Amino acid sequence: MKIAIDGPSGSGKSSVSRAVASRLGYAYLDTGAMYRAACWLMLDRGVTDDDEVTALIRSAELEPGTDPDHESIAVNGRDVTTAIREDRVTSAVSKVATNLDVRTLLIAEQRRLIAEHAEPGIVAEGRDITTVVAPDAEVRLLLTAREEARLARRARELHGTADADSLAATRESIVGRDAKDSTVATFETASDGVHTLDSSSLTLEETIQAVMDLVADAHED
Ligand SMILES: Nc1ncnc2c1ncn2[C@@H]1O[C@H](COP(=O)(O)OP(=O)(O)O)[C@@H](O)[C@H]1O
Ligand SMILES: Nc1ccn([C@H]2C[C@H](O)[C@@H](COP(=O)(O)OP(=O)(O)O)O2)c(=O)n1
Repeated sequence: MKIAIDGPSGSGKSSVSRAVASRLGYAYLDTGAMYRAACWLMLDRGVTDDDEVTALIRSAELEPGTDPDHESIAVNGRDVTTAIREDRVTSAVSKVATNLDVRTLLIAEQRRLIAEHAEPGIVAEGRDITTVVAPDAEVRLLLTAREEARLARRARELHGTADADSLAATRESIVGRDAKDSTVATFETASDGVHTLDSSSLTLEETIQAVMDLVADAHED
C-alpha cells in the first residue's frame, strides 16, 4: 500500500502522515527532509553554482530514516536531523528544490525507497508525490488549509503564539517559499484522481481520521 500526500507548507502533511504511518505500522518518508538535507550540505560546503550543487548532491549519500516514530536523516554519515530545521536551511531550501537536476536525483532515490517499503506500506509526503514520484499510489491526497490557518499553525510551532509579530515573522517561510516551490511542483490544486482534504477547520485528530478513512476505502477496492 502506497499513500502519497502533497500540500503547501503548514497544511499538516508531516504531522498527519507520521501519525497515519504509525497507526498502520507503515514506513514514513518525509521528502521535504531530503531537500532540506541537500540544502544543508550545500550551505556546509559553501557551494552556490547550480551545477556544482548538483555534482555535490550526486556524490552525497542521503539516508532518510523511515520510522514514523523516530525522525532521522543523515548526510554522508552525519546526523543532520536537527540542523535541517534551522532558519538558514528553511530560507535557502527553495534554491535546491528548484534545481531540476537535483530533483531528478532525489526523485529517483524517493522512488527506490517507496518501492522498498511498499510491503506492508509506506506514507510518503511532499510537493510532487501524488503527481511525479508515486502517481501509482493507491491513496493520493492533496492536504490543504487556508493561508491564515497555515500561518497560525507554523507561528505557534516556532514562536509559541500566533500574535501579529509571530505571523509577520512566519510569512516569508510559508507564503514566500510556497510561491518559489510552486514553480516546479503542482501542490496548490489537485491533479486528476487526487483527493483533496481541507484541514482548516478540522482538529489534527479529525484530519488523521479522514485520511485513515480514505485508506480503509482503498483497502476495500
Ligand atoms: N487539522 C490539522 N491538521 C494538521 N495539522 C494541524 C491541524 N491543526 C493543527 N495542526 C498543527 O499544524 C502543524 C502542521 O505542521 P506540519 O505537519 O509540519 O505541516 P507541513 O508538513 O504540511 O508543513 C502541526 O504543528 C500540527 O500539530
Ligand atoms: N517533494 C518535495 C518535498 C519538498 N520540497 C521542497 C519544498 C520545501 O520548501 C522544502 C522543504 O520541505 P518541507 O516539507 O520540509 O517544508 P515545510 O517546512 O514542512 O513546509 O523542500 C519539494 O520541492 N518537493
